[in-house]
Amino acid sequence: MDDRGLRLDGVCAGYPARRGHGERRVLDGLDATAAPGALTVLIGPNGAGKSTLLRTMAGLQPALDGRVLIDGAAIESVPASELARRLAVVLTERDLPALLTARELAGLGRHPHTGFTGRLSAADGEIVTWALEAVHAVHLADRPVTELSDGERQRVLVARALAQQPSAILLDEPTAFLDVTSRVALMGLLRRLARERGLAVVVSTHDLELALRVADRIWLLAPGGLLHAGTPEELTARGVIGAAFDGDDLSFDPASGVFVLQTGSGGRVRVTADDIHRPLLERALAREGWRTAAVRRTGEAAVRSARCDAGADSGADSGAGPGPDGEAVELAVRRTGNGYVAAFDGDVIRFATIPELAAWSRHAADTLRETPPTLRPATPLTVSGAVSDVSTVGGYFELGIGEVEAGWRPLTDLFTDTGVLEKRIADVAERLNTTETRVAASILFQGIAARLWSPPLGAAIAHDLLIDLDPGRIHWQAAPSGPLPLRATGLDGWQVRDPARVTERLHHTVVTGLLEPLAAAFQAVVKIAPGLLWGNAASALAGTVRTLARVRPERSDTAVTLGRELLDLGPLRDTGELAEPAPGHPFFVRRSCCLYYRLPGGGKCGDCALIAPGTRHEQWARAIRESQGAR
Ligand SMILES: Nc1ncnc2c1ncn2[C@@H]1O[C@H](COP(=O)(O)OP(=O)(O)OP(=O)(O)O)[C@@H](O)[C@H]1O
Repeated sequence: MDDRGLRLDGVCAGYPARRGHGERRVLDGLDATAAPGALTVLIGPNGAGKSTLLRTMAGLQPALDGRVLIDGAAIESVPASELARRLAVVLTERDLPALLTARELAGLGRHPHTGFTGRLSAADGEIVTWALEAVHAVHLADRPVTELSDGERQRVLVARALAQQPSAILLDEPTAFLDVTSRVALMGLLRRLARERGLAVVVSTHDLELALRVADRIWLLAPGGLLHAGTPEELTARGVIGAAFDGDDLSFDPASGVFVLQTGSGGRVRVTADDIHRPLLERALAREGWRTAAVRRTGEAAVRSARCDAGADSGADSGAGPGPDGEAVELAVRRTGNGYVAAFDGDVIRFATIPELAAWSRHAADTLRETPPTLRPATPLTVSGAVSDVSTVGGYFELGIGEVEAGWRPLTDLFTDTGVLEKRIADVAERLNTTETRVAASILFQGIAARLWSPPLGAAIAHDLLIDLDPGRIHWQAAPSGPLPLRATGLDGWQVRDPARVTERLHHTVVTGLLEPLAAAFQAVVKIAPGLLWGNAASALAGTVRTLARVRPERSDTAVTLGRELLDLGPLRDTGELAEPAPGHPFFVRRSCCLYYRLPGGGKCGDCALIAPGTRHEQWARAIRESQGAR
């Protein structure tokens, strides 16, 4: 067995009984080895016994029980002069002899090796120079140690330890008074020395995050006098780091290896951002009381699986713990190309900077404490899974998610760029072989309306998911015929918990956010009655409801109820009636004319109010028979 290094063999460290005080056993039954060539970092909360253990290991106070071994020999059996050569100790010394230079202080490390006079030989001098070089302190050699900075002095104290040419070094909080750069540099130096010189180095620190980054092994002194030894990763995975240090305000995040503020009462947040932006956002939001939600699975596998089980996945944010792709959240924050988007309680709010977002999030946290939101942001995987499932219903339901290449334009172009809209109308007129711009505009408007109703209605009915068709992030592409191709660059979504809010939100998203500006744009380029356009929008809604009732018969009641509620709001009110001649087979009877009959060979549209009731019933019966045959 390799005896080298420092070994604790059933060590009990503490303080013997004194007058009026009983024996104080701070740590008991410790078994661990600090191997040569390795940096062992001793961590533990205040009062855990780090200094007590280091002093016991250094032989400065006796173990109450058990033995400390150095290279296989019990330290109390090693003569003091020999121990001084084998073991160097750097304690927290701030009061150093005023007159010593850095070289003289480092030279003290040679004393166990010098003769009776204590004079340094030329060889000793070379070793001192080597030690100063090793800690990059040669340039400080002639400076009085009292004039050195804390970091410089610590390096010289390490040089003194090295000059001793020991096989092990013990250091008690050498980084305590150092700035971040010097702390990292000193720990890096100790690890390098351990590796290059084969030294067993044991160092205590309160800098946990640094310890977890640099240590070869951690000795964690946990409350109750236990010592957990292992690599940083082993101890993190075993959960002992969090158990020892988590407090009311701070908790250890095993994934990132850092401690996070745990104000926590605001709610849970999911942050989607690349690189450094994610931790920055999480930290800024943590200060305002938001706790980062646990993410269970990430990466391609999760995307694939979310797609596969999208149908069964709609309960992912049920709030009963982490779902397939994460814990339920009340707030979702995403970084976009030019800022940040927060999704909260069914709203999507944009911010240019983190401070603006953070300030808003404080109020959101207050709101949350008073009234829990009824709409919770769904995870991006749940949203993309539902959208891709709904896309399979048919062309009008297709919505791609991802980056857009050349040729895709924001939906807002259709609202604001009259030239673009005129061109689209002219294309439709040409394709339908009509010279009547009004007729082409009517048909185009109805087609776009159907396109805008289908994905969000499909997601709501088939997946209990509200999606936010933000016109700034939805892009369309010119296509000669068929439904307008649509693509979303990032899509927010909410799990529906309160069905009463679905209608209101869908109305807000589709009618207020999309169809109203679209109708205004149409009216700016074509002389067309608003009643006609809203009749078309209603007809498009009814067509979407009819398709969904057919492909999701088990949700047909929900689809019809939602359709009727939507038809009762804003400009859709009084556009017509959603009849249901047979359960699950809704039909729309509209009040205004869509002008379809003016197309060459057009005839009447299926919703036309002018169809005689008898004929209408025949048509319905035929349509129902056809759809049953098709199923
Ligand atoms: N001379 C002493 N006599 C009795 N008890 C002591 C003595 N010195 C320290 N202690 C006690 O031993 C326990 C461990 O103290 P120690 O200083 O070793 O802890 P530590 O982990 O180094 O703490 P810190 O992180 O605060 O420096 C504490 O409860 C402390 O009060």
